[in-house]
This record gives sequence, C-alpha cells and structure tokens, in this order.
Amino acid sequence: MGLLVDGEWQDKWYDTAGDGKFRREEAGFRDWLSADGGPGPDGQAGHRAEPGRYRLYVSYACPWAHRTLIVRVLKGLEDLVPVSAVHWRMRDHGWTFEDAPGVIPDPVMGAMYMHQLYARARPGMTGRVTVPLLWDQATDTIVNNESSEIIRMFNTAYDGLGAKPSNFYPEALRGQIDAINTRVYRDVNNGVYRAGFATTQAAYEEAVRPLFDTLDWLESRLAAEHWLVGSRLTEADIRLFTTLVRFDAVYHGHFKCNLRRIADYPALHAFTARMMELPGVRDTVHFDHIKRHYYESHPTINPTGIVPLGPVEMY
Ligand SMILES: N[C@@H](CCC(=O)N[C@@H](CS)C(=O)NCC(=O)O)C(=O)O
Repeated sequence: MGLLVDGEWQDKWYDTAGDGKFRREEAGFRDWLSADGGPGPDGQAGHRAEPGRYRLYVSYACPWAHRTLIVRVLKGLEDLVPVSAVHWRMRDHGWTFEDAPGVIPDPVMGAMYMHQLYARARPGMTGRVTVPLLWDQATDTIVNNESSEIIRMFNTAYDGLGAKPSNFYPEALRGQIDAINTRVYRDVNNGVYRAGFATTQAAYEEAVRPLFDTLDWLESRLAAEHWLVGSRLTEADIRLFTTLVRFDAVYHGHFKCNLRRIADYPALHAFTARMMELPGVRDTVHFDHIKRHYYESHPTINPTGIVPLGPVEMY
C-alpha cells in the first residue's frame, strides 16, 4: 500500500492520525469519454469512443472497479473495451501485474506495477494509485479513474457502436437515483471502509451504526420492490450490489461489520442473488480475488494474512 510522491513510489499506509477516521482521496483524472469526443456534463475534456481505443484496468477484488465491469458486460462492451486485471494482493508496491490466476497483463507498457501507468500519464504526480482506471491508447494517458463517472460514460458512449440499448441512468429517474447513491455511498460503499480502516473505537462505531441503519432501510425498500428505483435495474442497484456481494465474505469479518450478515436480511440477500443472475454478472464476481485481496493486503488489520475458509454458502 502506498502512493506516488513527485512521481516516486512511497510505501505508506492510510493516514488516520488525529481522529482515527479513514478519508478517501478524490480521484485525480476526470476527463470524459463520449460518443463524439465532446466535453463531459460539467465541461470536462472529451475523448471520442472508438472500438478498442480504451483499456479498462481493474482489480477483481475492488468494489469500485466491479461497478465498471458490470456495466461493461450489461452494455455488451467486452469487445469494444478490453480489460487488464491486477493481482489480488496489494502490498509494498501497490497493485501489481505479477503472474497469477486471473491476472491480465498490461499491454501498453508491459508494466509490472500500476503506479508505472500513473507516472506515465502524469510525470511527477503526487497521489494514490487506484483502480479502476480507463486508459486512452491513442493519446497515451488516463481518461478517468473515478468509477461513478466511468459507468456513466459506458452507459451511453458506445450506443452508436453496437452497445446494448439499456440505460442505467434514465433522465426521469436521475433525482431518485442520485439520492439513493448519496446515502448508499456514504453509509454502505464507503461505510464498510470507514469501519474497517478506522483506528479508534469512536471512528469505527461512527461508521458501523449508520451502515446497519442504512442496510435496515434498504431491506424495507427491497422487501417491497425488486429494484431500488423505478421498478427497473439502474446504476443505484449496481452500486449497492458490489458491496453486498462482498459483505459476508469480507466486510463482516475483516472490517468488523458484524451486527448482521446479508444472509440475515431476506430481501437484501434475494436482491444480491437476483443481481448475480443477470446475464454475464456472475462471471464478473471472483470470490478468490475478493477474499485473498482483503485478508492478504492489510497487515495492520490481519497480520497473519490467513484467509478464512468460510462462509460456506455464497451466491
Ligand atoms: N473513487 C475511486 C476509488 C477507487 C479506490 O479507492 N480503489 C481502491 C481499490 S478497492 C484502490 O485502488 N486503492 C488503492 C489505494 O488507496 O492506494 C473510484 O470509485 O473509482
């Protein structure tokens, strides 16, 4: 675990000094991919969608990267946007392309470490080296490394190039989707990390209580409806799913989010199973990478690196 400082890699754990709270850094690359190469919704610099031009870099362990893999498969972009996948273990050198089952090497520069791609895109940069990221092979740089934006780009950018017509962020539902996303991001997606990486009892409890309040609230919504918004699959469901599917396997134990399991919530459990059955989604879920990543990458939380055998029942 580490970051780039003035273009040089430094091995450094998250800084929670002071109040013991984990704070996620803002993503640093925010250009936009669009059908015509025009600017993004807030005027971001545009890159034109073309078959094979962009490469998506993911970790199968990572819930943020997982969002992008799901939208990629649901939109039928597998041949249009190829993928590289890092090794599950993230230690002294951060994400690596060390050879192992499931790893898909980097063809752009034959990188061994993900930080080499960041330093190539922005020489001298200071910041964390995260997945997912979208690489533009034509301009040899990173387009974007913020998953919530990459899924919005994938949702429409390839519609004229053979993508499936589904729309996961329809105009009429945006207000409701945004409202759900805000709460789910704060209390659930990022909430599990705020619990797991907290270094004081108070910071941990401050994350765990709203996490379970929000899971209770989601349980009641999903007991009444199959999907979170508008009786149809939207990005709000995809964003919730990637945390729920990891919950009982890692967040419950490793991150101490153990007031309840997802298996104890009938509607959340059924929702997760339903998401798994969507065409192509099961193939995006790699429990081996998920479990080994968390238990092997965080020595301050799990010094032995032992990966628990359970839970027996998965989806
Ligand atoms: N805002 C980013 C967050 C991505 C992120 O934090 N990814 C984690 C893996 S799950 C990572 O690469 N962490 C490396 C680090 O923090 O140094 C997104 O949603 O795309």
